[in-house]
Amino acid sequence: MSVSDFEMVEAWGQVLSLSGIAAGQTVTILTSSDTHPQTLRTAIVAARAKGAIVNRLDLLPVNGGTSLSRDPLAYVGTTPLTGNKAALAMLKASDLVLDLMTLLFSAEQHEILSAGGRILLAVEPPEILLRMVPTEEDRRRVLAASRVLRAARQMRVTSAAGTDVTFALGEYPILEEYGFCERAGRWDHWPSGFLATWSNEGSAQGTIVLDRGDILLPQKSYVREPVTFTIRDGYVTDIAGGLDADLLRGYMESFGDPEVYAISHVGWGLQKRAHWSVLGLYDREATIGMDSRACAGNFLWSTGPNNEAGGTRDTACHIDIPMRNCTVMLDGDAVVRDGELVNDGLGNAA
Ligand SMILES: O=c1ccc(O)c[nH]1
Repeated sequence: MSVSDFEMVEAWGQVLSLSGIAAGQTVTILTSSDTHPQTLRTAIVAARAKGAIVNRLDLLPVNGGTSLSRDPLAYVGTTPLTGNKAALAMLKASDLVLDLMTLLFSAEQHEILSAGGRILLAVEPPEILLRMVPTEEDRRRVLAASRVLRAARQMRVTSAAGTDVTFALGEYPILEEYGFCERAGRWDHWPSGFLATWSNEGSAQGTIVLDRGDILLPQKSYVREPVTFTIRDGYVTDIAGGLDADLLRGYMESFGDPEVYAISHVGWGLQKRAHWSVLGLYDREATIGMDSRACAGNFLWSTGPNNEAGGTRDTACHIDIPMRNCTVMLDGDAVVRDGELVNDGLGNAA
C-alpha cells in the first residue's frame, strides 16, 4: 500500500535530524529518470523544513542500452557523473547529497566522500523506506557488530546445505550501513541495517551452496534448487546446479570480464524490520531487494567490484547473494548461528 506525503516528510525529517542537518547547510538531491516522485517531493519539503538550502541536480541516465537489467545496482562503476565536472563540483560543494539515482561503486562517489562530502542513497519505494526508517538503535547495533568484525582476521561461513568457505580479513575497511550520514565522509543507504567488509584479495577459499529460498540480486529470484559455487584464491571458479545456476552463469559471462568472478564484500544482516518474504511480494523492478540484504541473521556475500573499498577492481557486474540458515564465525566465534543472530549486536543475547 502507498504511504502519505505526511508520513514520508516525517521519515525524511528523522533521517535528516539523525544526519545532523542544520539551517543554512546545503542539501543537494541527485535525481534521474527513475527517481521516485514521492521520495523526491517529500525530501525537498523535509530538507527545507530544516532550513537547509535545497538544490536538485537531475542527470541523464546512462548504461540503459548496455545493462541487461534495469536495476540500478546491476551495472555499476560508470554513472551520469563520470566525466561530468560541473555536476561533481556541485555535489562536492554540498553538505549532504541525497542520492535518489544510485552512484554506488563509482569513482565519483569516492571523490565526493574524500572531499568531506556525505552521500545517502535512497531508491527503495517509499513504503519500504518508511517501514525501515533508520534509528539510533540501528546505528548502535551496526557499530557494535562492526567492532567485532574489525578485530577479526578470518571469517568462516558454514551451512547444513554444504557451505564451508573462509575469508581472510583486514585489508579493507568496514562498510557500516545504518541509514543516515551523521559525519563528513560517510556514505550510507536508507534502508539498511547491516555491515560488510571485503575479503582480502585472493584469500577466499571453499564452497558456497545456495539452498532453496536463498536469493540472487539483481535477478530478484529465490533459487528453487541448490547452486554450488567453488571458490579458489578469491575467485568463483565454478557455478553448478540447475536452471538458476545456468542463468547466473550466462548473465555473468555476458560481461566478458574475468573480474566479475572475484569475491567482493562479505557480511551479515542486523535489521529486524527487514523480511525475507518481501522479495516475493513485489514486482521485480519495484524494489532493489534491500529487505534481503539487511535481514537480521542473513549471510550476505557478493561478487565483482572492490573499488567501493579502495580497491582497483571496478567491474560493472555486481551480484549480491543473501543467504539464510548460515553460521558466520569470526576467528571461531559465531555472530550468526543457523541463520539467527547470536546476539542483537548490542551485546545482549538475541
Ligand atoms: O547498500 C548496499 C547495496 C548493495 C551493496 O552491494 C552494498 N550495500
